[in-house]
Amino acid sequence: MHDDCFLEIRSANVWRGDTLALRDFSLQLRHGESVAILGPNGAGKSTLLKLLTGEVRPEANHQTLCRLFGEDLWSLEDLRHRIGVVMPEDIARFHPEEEARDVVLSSLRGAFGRTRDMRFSAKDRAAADRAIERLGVSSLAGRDFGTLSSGERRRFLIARALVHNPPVMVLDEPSTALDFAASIGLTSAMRDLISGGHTLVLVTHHPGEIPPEIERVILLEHGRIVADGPKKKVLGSSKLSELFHVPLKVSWPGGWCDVRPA
Ligand SMILES: Nc1ncnc2c1ncn2[C@@H]1O[C@H](COP(=O)(O)OP(=O)(O)OP(=O)(O)O)[C@@H](O)[C@H]1O
Repeated sequence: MHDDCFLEIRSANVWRGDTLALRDFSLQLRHGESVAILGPNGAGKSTLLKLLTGEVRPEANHQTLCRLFGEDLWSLEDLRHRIGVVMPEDIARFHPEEEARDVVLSSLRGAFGRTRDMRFSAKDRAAADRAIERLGVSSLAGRDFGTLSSGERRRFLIARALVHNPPVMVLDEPSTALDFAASIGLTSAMRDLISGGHTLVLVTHHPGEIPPEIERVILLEHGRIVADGPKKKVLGSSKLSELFHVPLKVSWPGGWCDVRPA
């Protein structure tokens, strides 16, 4: 076992319905080493994240190992405090009339929304308000969730994941539906998280939004890792052109990845 890993997978097959979404899959993710994961639609990125959050399990097999935070078995409650997750489908899990602040507060009870019997201490409220403030949406906290724009809702979901102050944050395509200003805000929030000591696992279709602080990039295709290493090596023009079947040219202005048609 590797003490510095929060995820250790060896020889895992993961099925989603009839699809073998991850094949003979092995990966280690270490504390303090943020990563970006890219790959075409259907490559298995979200499945990998669901493995990381305990939502899916690999096929039982004597060669297979799947450990989170050094444990083969874990409780979802325990994982919630260790991994903050923002998945695109979470937006639909809240009632449109849920107060935006309660979207964040209910995370402290592991719930998608507040029920009448949920009580929160001043400490809970302060934690929620801090997370909301970090995402710059304090002035919207009293609004109904359903009246917010998609970008604003996304920020509340990120605040929700942050409220436990977990060491690891998992973001699945976080910039979807964000306008230019909101995605700049998101990038700076990601950079703050990394510099504040969080480990980020970022799934994205946009190499341009990988913060310079992320060094390691993993490419997936058909449920397998096809490249894993330093970003400038992995995100090379020929490798990306091959993966996405279009001629692409990659450059690195100021440490950011810029991808254009070749
Ligand atoms: N609930 C499900 N039932 C059946 N098949 C599924 C299910 N979820 C995912 N799959 C299949 O598993 C494969 C991997 O899906 P996954 O969502 O992990 O891909 P992805 O890389 O995240 O894709 P995208 O970039 O489109 O979000 C795909 O072929 C998908 O159709």
